Amino acid sequence: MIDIDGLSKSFGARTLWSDVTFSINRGEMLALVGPSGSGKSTLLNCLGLLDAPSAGAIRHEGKDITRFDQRGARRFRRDVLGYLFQNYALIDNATVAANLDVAVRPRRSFRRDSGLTIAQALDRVGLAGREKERVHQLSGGEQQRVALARLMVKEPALVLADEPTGALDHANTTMVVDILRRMSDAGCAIVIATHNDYVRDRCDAIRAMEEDPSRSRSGPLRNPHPQ
Ligand SMILES: Nc1ncnc2c1ncn2[C@@H]1O[C@H](COP(=O)(O)OP(=O)(O)OP(=O)(O)O)[C@@H](O)[C@H]1O
Repeated sequence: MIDIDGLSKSFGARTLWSDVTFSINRGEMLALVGPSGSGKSTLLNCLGLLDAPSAGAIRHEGKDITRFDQRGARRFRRDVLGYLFQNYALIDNATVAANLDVAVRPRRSFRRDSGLTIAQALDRVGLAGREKERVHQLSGGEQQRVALARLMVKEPALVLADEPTGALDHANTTMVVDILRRMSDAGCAIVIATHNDYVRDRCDAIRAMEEDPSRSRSGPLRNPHPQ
């Protein structure tokens, strides 16, 4: 699905990470772990073409996505990617339904059958019938579930999740991970930057980012006990 090859990121004289090499496969949930400041978000941003690496390549279907022009990058975000963030990234003033309406189904969805409707997606996240409510009136856990429902409607082939459970209690964390797990079992590739041990342990593979690049591991560790 995605091959990261010899990727480095520097800010001036400071090297954040270097020679990062690993792959993310379809149907795999990969945890990016490491201390605060080790560059997990920066790596996710490079995968999402929101930031550029200093060296190396990120290949998708054989093409180095870091070399895409603006149009190619826009198409990649539209057709392949889905995002999930700690702050939900919803339109606060709009209704639940309006937030899901903006999820245009990409051409390269991980499923072949027709995707879920908005009502079906809301039902799957335990928010059936809540279409008309405004997002700012929902709790944090409910807002993250709206963001998940949006992903379920879009069905992207690759989901980049940056601390998606950072602001949630355990019950909501479990729900978010259960849903991501189901998307991954259906063929979606998922990368989750997380400090949460429970989330990490539900992933198939773990990639440890370390502040000193000379100690950085060159491939993901397999998770011996995915739950
Ligand atoms: N544009 C930039 N210019 C300079 N330094 C930057 C820039 N973007 C990020 N950094 C630095 O890179 C480091 C890594 O940040 P990043 O947010 O990727 O870490 P993280 O592992 O995700 O941290 P956390 O777990 O706290 O979210 C930080 O020290 C940050 O200040």
